[in-house]
Amino acid sequence: MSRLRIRPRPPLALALPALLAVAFLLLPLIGILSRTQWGELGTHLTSPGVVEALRLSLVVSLWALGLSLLLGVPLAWLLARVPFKGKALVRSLVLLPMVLPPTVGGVALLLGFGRRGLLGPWLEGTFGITLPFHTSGAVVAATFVAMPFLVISLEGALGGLKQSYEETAASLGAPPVRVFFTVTLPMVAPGLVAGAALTWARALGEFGATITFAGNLPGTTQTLPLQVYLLLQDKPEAATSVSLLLLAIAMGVLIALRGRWTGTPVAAKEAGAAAVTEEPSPSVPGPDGGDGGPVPDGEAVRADGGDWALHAEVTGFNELTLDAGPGTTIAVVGENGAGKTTLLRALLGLTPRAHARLRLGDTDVTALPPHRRQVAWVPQDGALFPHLTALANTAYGLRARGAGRAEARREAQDWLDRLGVGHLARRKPAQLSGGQAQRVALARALAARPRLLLLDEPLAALDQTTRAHVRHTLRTHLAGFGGVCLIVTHDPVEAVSLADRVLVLSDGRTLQDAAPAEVTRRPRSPWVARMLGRNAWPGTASADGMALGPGGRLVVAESLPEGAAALAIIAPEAVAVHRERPGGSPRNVWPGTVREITAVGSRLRVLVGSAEVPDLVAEITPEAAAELGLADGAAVWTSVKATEVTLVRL
Ligand SMILES: Nc1ncnc2c1ncn2[C@@H]1O[C@H](COP(=O)(O)OP(=O)(O)OP(=O)(O)O)[C@@H](O)[C@H]1O
Repeated sequence: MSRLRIRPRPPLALALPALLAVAFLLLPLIGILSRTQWGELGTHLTSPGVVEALRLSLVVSLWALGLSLLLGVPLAWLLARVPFKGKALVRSLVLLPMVLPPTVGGVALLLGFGRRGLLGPWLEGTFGITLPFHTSGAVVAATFVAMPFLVISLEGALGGLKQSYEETAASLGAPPVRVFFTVTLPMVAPGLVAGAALTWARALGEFGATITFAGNLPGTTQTLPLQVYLLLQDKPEAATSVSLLLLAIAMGVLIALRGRWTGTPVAAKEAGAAAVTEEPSPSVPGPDGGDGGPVPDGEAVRADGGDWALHAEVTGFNELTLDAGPGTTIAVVGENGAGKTTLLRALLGLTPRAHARLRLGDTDVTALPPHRRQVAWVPQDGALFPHLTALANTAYGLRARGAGRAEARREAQDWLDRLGVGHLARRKPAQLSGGQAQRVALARALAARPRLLLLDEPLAALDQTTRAHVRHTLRTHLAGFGGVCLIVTHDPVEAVSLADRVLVLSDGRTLQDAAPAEVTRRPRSPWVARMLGRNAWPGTASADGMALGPGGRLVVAESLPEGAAALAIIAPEAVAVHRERPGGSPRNVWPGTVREITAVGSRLRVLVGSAEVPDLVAEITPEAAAELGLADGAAVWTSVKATEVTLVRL
């Protein structure tokens, strides 16, 4: 294959002015370089006046940076996170010093903080502080013009940060300030560092506002840029040398940042994580049944050493009441927009769109903020904190609830071991496969000792093979969980194989809330029929298929380790109905009686009872039903090809 790269030629009408623009920007810089007296550079830069100005510039710019961080970080957070009236106005105010002529900024500062300004007399009378002609005045001027760089940069980084990280941290028990310092800040660190560097560079180069507001006193307010201005009149060669120094610093900052001013590299990290090849962990039983590692099947997991029943009355977008005993796993299903995520967020106390009166065990947690509810949440992407190792991620909830460092780490390691990912404890999330990350996310949620566990499509991101593995692990560990677990899913197999109950939502309301088998047999809507309208037979894997729980055999093309508990999933469309015993290929053939015929959309669902196997639902066209002369009580034969049966290991 040709690897020739075709480079389009830019049109001359655009290329020419663009080149002119580059030359326009470059020429003054070349001017500085060409006029610098390199032999005198050392002498110029070490003259007492320049050294003093440099010292002052560093003091002023670092103070300005400190003040900008102190005030600008919370301001950026407010702008990025809190909805309030007049936000656009505040943002314009922040940006104003960037577009305002600095001398005008200096005049404004004089009128605000000067001796005869609004606040000046009070500052002088109360604290004895006079800003003009004082180094603190130079700091104020530099902060005024430089802080916007920090605020804009950090607001951009915060805006790009998915809120699920912070929300997950809260669900693990961390109060807002802890979340800010342990999750938000480290994750926006690149944006913060970029903003801080630009702020510092801008403060270092500040001239107009400083000279107008703070004056030009050598040793007190005369910073390097002011020195350059003065030197230009007396010693132009020295001015060139100092300009070169400032130019080098500015270039250094820009090269160090290289386009990192806005946006967080977090997204890139996540892309890296997604690119990790999915591979079954050696610690999870493979399809051949080989148990490669330390997943302790059937081990009881008591998340909080107690049993927590759930009672929830949800109002708002969701209108429903939910009651569940300790240890119940409920699959929450429904069409897109049915309100599944909103329900979970309401239970967490994270959305104003729905309100949940929530009781867990004997405790009413309705009035508690998310971090005190002991409701752990695993969002769809797992939301593992990318800057922490798997171990530190898992220890996060324990630390947030006050456990000591060593104790939290020990317990976290224990949880990771239980979920079969103990050997990955030192890895960062970007170095985990999707399946491994999901298990770490689950370990982290369980380690936080929740009384209610919310899993939002926990297996959606996984490929089919890994999905089966993680489903198996999940089921094993949910079996010992003493609270209620809600799993949002779009996958019928997941709903049927993981849950004790299926909660079907439609427009935020409960359409059906019943055992999977019941929902499967009697779907209350075409959508539920499509979603869960499958036959699910429990049994034990045998050499050529499955021995069914209530008796009977099923021949299956795929095989599981002999003796494994499994669920056979048969799509109703795959069930053929005959009046006479069929010959030919299908090896699963049973006699039965039509119990019920219901219309689902344009098709008919035929429930066939049999003495040999559990009830079977077939889906056929009305034409076929008419041809067969089907009616309640009719004697029929059903058949299913071995290749049409999916075995799900339990
Ligand atoms: N912040 C919001 N503001 C306004 N409406 C919203 C907001 N979030 C969700 N909605 C709306 O609320 C309804 C329920 O949304 P929700 O995310 O709970 O659905 P879902 O069942 O989780 O859907 P999906 O399967 O697509 O994830 C949808 O109609 C959606 O458009």
